[in-house]
This record gives sequence, C-alpha cells and structure tokens, in this order.
Amino acid sequence: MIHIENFTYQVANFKLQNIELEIKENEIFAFLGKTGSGKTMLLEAIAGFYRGNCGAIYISGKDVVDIVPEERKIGFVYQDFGLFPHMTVYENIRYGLKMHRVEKSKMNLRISDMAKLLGIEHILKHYPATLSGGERQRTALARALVLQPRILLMDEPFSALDPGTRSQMYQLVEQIHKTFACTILFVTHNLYEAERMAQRIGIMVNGKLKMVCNTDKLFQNYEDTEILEFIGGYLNDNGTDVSKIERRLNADCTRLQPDK
Ligand SMILES: Nc1ncnc2c1ncn2[C@@H]1O[C@H](COP(=O)(O)OP(=O)(O)OP(=O)(O)O)[C@@H](O)[C@H]1O
Repeated sequence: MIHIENFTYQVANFKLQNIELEIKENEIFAFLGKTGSGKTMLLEAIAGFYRGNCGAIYISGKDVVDIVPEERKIGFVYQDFGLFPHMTVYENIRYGLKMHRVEKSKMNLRISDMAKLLGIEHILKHYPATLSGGERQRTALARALVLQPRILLMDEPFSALDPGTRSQMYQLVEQIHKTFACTILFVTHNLYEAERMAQRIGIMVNGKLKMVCNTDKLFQNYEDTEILEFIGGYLNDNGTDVSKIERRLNADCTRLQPDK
C-alpha cells in the first residue's frame, strides 16, 4: 500500500534519514519515539507536505512525488485536531468536499452519514470552541473520512483525551478501520496504546526509523541502547518493572537501520 524507499528530507538542523518502510493494505501501524525524533515530519511527508531531498514514496505502486496532498486520497487528523474555529462542525466537515467540488446533494448525504456514524449529529451547528475533546476529535475524524481516504494519518490522536474518552475513541477507530477498510498510520507516545491499536510499530530515533516489529514483540526488544533508553524510560515513568521485561530478549524484529 505504502512503500517508502530511502526517503531523506532535511529542514534546518533536522534530517529524516534514509527511511525504508513497507505498509500493508488495511494495516494499522504506530510510530513511536521521543519528542523531536521526526514522527510528525514522516507522517507529513507521506501526506505530501514535503518533497524530500532523495528517495521516493509510493502509494499503491505509484510514485507520489508530484501528487499534491489533496489528490493523495489521504486523511490527516492533527494532534490538536486542527478544526477551523470560525466554522461550525458541519462547515468543518463540508470544507474538503467543497474544495473537491462535490455536488451539493451528494455532499449533504455524505455529511449526514458521517455525522451519524461518528455520533455528532446533535452538534453539527456548534463551533469548535464549545466542544469537548472527544467531540472535537470525532469532528476531525469526520472531516478526514468524509473524503473517503484510502489512508488515514493521525498525529497523536488520543493524547488530549481523558482515559474514558480515549477508550471510546480506540473502539471508534477500530470501527472506522473495519467500515472504511482504510490503512491507518498514527503517532503516539503511549506504548500501551500502540500495543492496543496497531499490528506493527516503528520506533523513530533522531530522524531514523530504527526498528519495525510486530506489536506483540514491542516489550521484548532491548538489544539497541537507544531503543532501550526510549522504551525503558517510558516503562519506568509508568511504574512498570523493567527488569522483568529485560529478561525477555531477542525478539524477531526487523532491524532496518542498525547502528553504524
Ligand atoms: N519547519 C521546520 N523548520 C525547522 N525545524 C523543524 C520544522 N519542522 C520540524 N522541525 C524540527 O524537526 C524535528 C522533528 O520534528 P517532529 O515534529 O517531526 O518531531 P516528533 O517526533 O513528531 O515530536 P513530538 O513527539 O514532540 O511531536 C524537531 O526538532 C523539530 O523542531
């Protein structure tokens, strides 16, 4: 579905370096990594916001370098949801459809179907400032999904939500994944969230995609010191006994960019 080949992009002092990644159709994939490791930049590169200095990104076998973001059939849900504050929920959802010049009757039908699916029919006339975090996220998802994307990218989609709402959103995203049969890539700082939602995870360190593995191997991989530092630090912060996990070594992960 998505094939990233030796993709490199430098902005100021930061460099996404030689990214190699293959995402399967219909997969849910999570990017993990410390703050500033390049997760958002990589998502944005897939969305088409950066051309890159070398390498290529293929979607369904096609090199997308000259395809602008709006034509990539990719939905993007931002960390802060990125809703237009001066537009109602309805207008926010309608925005992309208008840009794509979708016919009015079709547009209304799609918006009402999407609002029903996401449980936001009752707030269509409300403005973002009056919404709860969960409602904002549902609106952001509706705005992305109404364009029927093949790929849904989400940047820390659950981080601003309380634990109860977060759990509801996990279920909603799972339902969306089933209903739309889309491929989902998301960024998270939460290892348990990655384990819960994704089939595979990739760990970013300083602009490199250091490791990709199946999610069930996430807590077993401690060979690389930078990965150990990231995962161990996280587990310690969350009160987990790291020493127990450290005993389970040698997972069959794909090491994409070993230390040089
Ligand atoms: N337009 C830009 N100009 C200069 N530096 C940038 C730009 N965009 C991103 N960066 C830098 O690139 C690095 C990677 O940023 P990115 O947002 O991808 O990190 P991240 O892993 O998503 O972090 P976080 O988890 O905190 O969101 C950061 O050091 C950031 O300051």
